[in-house]
Amino acid sequence: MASGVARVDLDGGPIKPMTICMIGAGGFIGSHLCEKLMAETPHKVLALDVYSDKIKHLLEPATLPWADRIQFHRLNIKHDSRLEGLIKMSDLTINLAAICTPADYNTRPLDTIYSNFIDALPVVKYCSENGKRLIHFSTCEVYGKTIGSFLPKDSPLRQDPAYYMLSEDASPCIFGPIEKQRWSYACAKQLIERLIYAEGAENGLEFTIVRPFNWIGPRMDFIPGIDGPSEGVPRVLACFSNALLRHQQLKLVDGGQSQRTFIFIKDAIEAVLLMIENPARANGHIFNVGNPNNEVTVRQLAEMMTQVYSKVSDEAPLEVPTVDVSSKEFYGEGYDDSDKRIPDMTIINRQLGWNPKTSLWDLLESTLTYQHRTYAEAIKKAMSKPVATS
Ligand SMILES: NC(=O)c1ccc[n+]([C@@H]2O[C@H](COP(=O)([O-])OP(=O)(O)OC[C@H]3O[C@@H](n4cnc5c(N)ncnc54)[C@H](O)[C@@H]3O)[C@@H](O)[C@H]2O)c1
Ligand SMILES: O=c1ccn([C@@H]2O[C@H](COP(=O)(O)OP(=O)(O)O[C@H]3OC[C@](O)(CO)[C@H]3O)[C@@H](O)[C@H]2O)c(=O)[nH]1
Repeated sequence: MASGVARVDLDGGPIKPMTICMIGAGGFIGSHLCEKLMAETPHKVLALDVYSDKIKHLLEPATLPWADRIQFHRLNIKHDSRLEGLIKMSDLTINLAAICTPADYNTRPLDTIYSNFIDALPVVKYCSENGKRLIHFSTCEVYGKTIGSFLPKDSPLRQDPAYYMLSEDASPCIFGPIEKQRWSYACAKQLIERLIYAEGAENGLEFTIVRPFNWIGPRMDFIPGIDGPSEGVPRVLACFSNALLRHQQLKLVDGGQSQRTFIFIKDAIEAVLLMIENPARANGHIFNVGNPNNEVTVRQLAEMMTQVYSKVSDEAPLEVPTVDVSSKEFYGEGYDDSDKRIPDMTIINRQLGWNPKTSLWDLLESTLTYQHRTYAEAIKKAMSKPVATS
């Protein structure tokens, strides 16, 4: 921990050191949360995941100042009898484990549904049966499409926030038809939210549900062919980073007209820490965590990333930096999309007094500086290798 000053919660009460069982700790969000907990708090983390690459810098060497506060357990929660014991040893469980890349939702719908619903069931059950607090990671995708998307294109009502703002306690969840398997993920996440809520209502489970709105930053996903499969399709930040690093055109799915609000991972992690350390204010709540000020279309995101990457790499952008592709070509049959995602921040603001800080330009500058530093050389090497011919 950085300072010896006593830590207090939002109501001035002392924060007692706790043990946290973090499932999915080796992923993008988990790695940033572990970093924050090690650097700024006295809490212990039991870090569970099948991978540890993204938290290796926190686990080794054994001389790190927090070495006795983080323990890695390599396990798959689908089939590992150690899970209940680890939850029992902890004061709080945070479940981040999931398949959460859209390219999987329509191509691996069974794995997606199992991962986001069936595999999360024992976690909820063990927390409920053992009287342990749970922070469960859901998604903004549970909102699906906006009400406004069903209005005629030229309807003035589309400008009315009531038709697009996404509120935890008021907005409906609007998914496409079953044959649009894109919604397998959102639907599984919705059902596990409902189950957790019901455990709270009927059995007194202390829970908090987090709905992240496109958190982005360093260590998100993988760069295909470098630290992930060559044919893999990560989320948009890594897709666009990969194209920029390789001097290729950024692919805009269905014209890049969908809108997203992007938030810097470090801002979002501040919100999660407030939830962890303020149970009286966070328990029983569902929180949107996003940055409503950072809204862009995917096309605008591509243009901004092209500009920022040129600045941080000192390389001129391509004359035509983007190319349009159909969703069927890019994701395959069964893809569908959320049209617009603006989080209502009323509840998180009222309960935790939290607000995001970082502008889209600043977060892209910091993230693309990291991408360039981490991958540019490896990509150059990979691209200079002769391609095998048969
Ligand atoms: N990043 C975002 O913007 C975002 C947005 C919405 C929702 N979420 C949710 O937040 C959570 C974390 O997302 P992320 O972006 O860090 O994803 P991630 O893929 O980087 O992390 C998930 C981690 O869970 C692990 N995992 C998956 N199945 C497991 C299993 N059976 N046993 C053990 N470990 C397992 C993976 O190995 C991975 O390290 C997910 O539940 C996701 O649905 C994230
Ligand atoms: O090369 C690309 C890749 C993607 N797009 C389009 O960008 C939009 C955003 O895509 P992405 O970040 O991959 O995913 P989504 O925002 O659609 O979904 C995520 O939101 C939260 C989460 O639950 C977990 O992160 C996940 O489901 C989208 O419109 C793509 O079509 C592109 O044009 N080019």
